[in-house]
Amino acid sequence: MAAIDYDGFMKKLHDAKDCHSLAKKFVTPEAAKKFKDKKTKLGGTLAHCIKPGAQFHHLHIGIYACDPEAYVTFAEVFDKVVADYHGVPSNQPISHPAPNFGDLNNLPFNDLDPEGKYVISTRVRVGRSVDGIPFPPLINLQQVKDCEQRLVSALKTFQGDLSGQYYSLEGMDEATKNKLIDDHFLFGDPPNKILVGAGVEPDWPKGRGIFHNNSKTFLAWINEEDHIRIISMQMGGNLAEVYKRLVTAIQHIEKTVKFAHDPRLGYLTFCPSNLGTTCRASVHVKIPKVSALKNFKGIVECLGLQLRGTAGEHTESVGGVWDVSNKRRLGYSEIDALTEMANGVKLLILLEKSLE
Ligand SMILES: Nc1ncnc2c1ncn2[C@@H]1O[C@H](COP(=O)(O)OP(=O)(O)OP(=O)(O)O)[C@@H](O)[C@H]1O
Repeated sequence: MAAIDYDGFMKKLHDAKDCHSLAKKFVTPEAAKKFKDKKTKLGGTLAHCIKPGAQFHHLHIGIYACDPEAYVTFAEVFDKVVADYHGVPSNQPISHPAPNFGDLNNLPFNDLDPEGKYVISTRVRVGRSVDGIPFPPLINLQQVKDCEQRLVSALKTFQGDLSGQYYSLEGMDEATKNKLIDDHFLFGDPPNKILVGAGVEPDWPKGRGIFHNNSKTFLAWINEEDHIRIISMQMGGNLAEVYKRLVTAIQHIEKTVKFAHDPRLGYLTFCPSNLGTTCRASVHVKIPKVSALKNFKGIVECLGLQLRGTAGEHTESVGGVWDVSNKRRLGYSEIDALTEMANGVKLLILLEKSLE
């Protein structure tokens, strides 16, 4: 592992006048001094965690776990970041329930748009980290490849509808790659700024890739931001079908791969925003009338939902189509997060109808 300039990265963060990140707020000069000699078992320091945030000042969080253990070793800092981001009241401890995917034969939601008029597509994803393997700031090429091999072996054991093939990003032709990205199936290449800041560039795209079934309704991203993103998606609004497929896939993979999990924080991920269920359930929904309302963003927030543009985070909405998803991931079970999202999306559609 390359040595890190601990004081240099801390100085960059502390000197950044244009930076308002949670890293800047909570990795104070005192905290930097206190943790200077502290390391995780895999050799991670607090400087590894703030590396992306020290370089890209616009980031809201700006601090990422260098490995799963960082959440414990640097708990004094991470707990403040997690509580702030996930809205845990200061008089309450951070807590997360045991995984609960609900009764798949009796889900409290079904098709969010039976008329097929509003919801273009539905997607649910979770992130998982292979226990004992570090995250982007620390992971080396051998670990990237080991991770890929273990995950792809598990993915190749799927039968029936979920069975598919793994496509390595290395050597994928540009046309195939761009089509997969444009069709919303594949992560961005080159890697995003956070990953670049964390230092993944020299090895990228080695050990990265995508697994998908024939119909591209079940996908897995390997070694992008998280070791694995497990994704279920399809056209239309049948959230129940998408969710059942996802849960079946997670439970199958978990039979052979142990994922990093913490009783207080749930599933452990590179970015603190994904802790807990790690679940983002979204629809691409066409709501031009509601989204033209002055208080649209307030309505969405009140429903516990999050908005993104049509091509993902940090993009714009096109033609009144929005990516609407659950906002909460920590402190709620999977089934509760999905139910909140389903109810919120149904209300937005009702509102759109009332304005037509
Ligand atoms: N409901 C949906 N239907 C079709 N495509 C979707 C849907 N939701 C998200 N996508 C697509 O998935 C891709 C990834 O989106 P995005 O990066 O915003 O979210 P994510 O995978 O949840 O990860 P992260 O939150 O880490 O950014 C994008 O191409 C986006 O348009």
